[in-house]
Amino acid sequence: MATDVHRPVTAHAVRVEGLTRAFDGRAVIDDLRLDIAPGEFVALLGRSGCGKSTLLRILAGLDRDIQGTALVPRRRAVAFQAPRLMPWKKVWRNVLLGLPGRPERAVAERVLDEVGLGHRIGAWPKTLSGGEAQRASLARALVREPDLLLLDEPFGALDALTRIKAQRLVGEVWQRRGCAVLLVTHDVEEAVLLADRVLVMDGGRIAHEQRIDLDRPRGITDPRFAALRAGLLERLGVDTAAEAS
Ligand SMILES: Nc1ncnc2c1ncn2[C@@H]1O[C@H](COP(=O)(O)OP(=O)(O)OP(=O)(O)O)[C@@H](O)[C@H]1O
Repeated sequence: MATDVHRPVTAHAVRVEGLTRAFDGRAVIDDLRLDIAPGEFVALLGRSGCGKSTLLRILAGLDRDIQGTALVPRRRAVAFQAPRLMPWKKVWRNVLLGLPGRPERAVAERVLDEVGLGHRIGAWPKTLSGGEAQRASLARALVREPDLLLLDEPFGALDALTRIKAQRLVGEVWQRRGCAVLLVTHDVEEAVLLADRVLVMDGGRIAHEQRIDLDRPRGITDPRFAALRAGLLERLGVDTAAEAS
């Protein structure tokens, strides 16, 4: 029987059990189990098409055609690779979009300041740079004061420098807010840089998990960082021998 329960949990930020999602009779997610603790930062890796975004959409409540259980907090928010801003609304109105009541501009201002975008509060989305648009998208998620922040490759389209800044920002926001984060990424380095735990999805399940017990801030020059990165690359089936030679 299909169950679809989205209700607040306290001991876990996410509790998923026996989760299955099929498209046209093919199970993309297959009896998946996953727990995320409150305040935990989890990164999700896996080859293209393995079902990462599908899982994220289910946790966001955007896909309810599932079997099994997916328990998530009521306060959750999602940001995607594409910032998805409404072009006919100024930045601050985009941030407040969909919030209940009639929140004031000052509410948007606070959260835009938090992501370093306070100076663009009255701008039109089309005038923002890629990094700025991604910050606006993050602000729109944060204004919901989520207990669970779901990020689907939020830095994927950014250039290298902007990406590093955005990664740092997410790390800071997470430490300040104390919300749980599930970050879908293709970037192993990013996962080891930010997460408490890195999951590798394969065959519709969490096939491997790696705890990252490194102090923060983390540096790629730390030999333990390199070892963790190499181990995860191997799990993903990437041949690292070429890099070493
Ligand atoms: N609405 C849909 N209808 C049919 N098939 C779908 C649908 N959504 C996803 N799929 C299929 O499910 C599989 C998993 O897709 P998903 O987007 O979750 O993968 P992903 O791991 O996020 O991939 P990527 O890393 O490339 O973004 C793919 O084969 C995809 O074609």
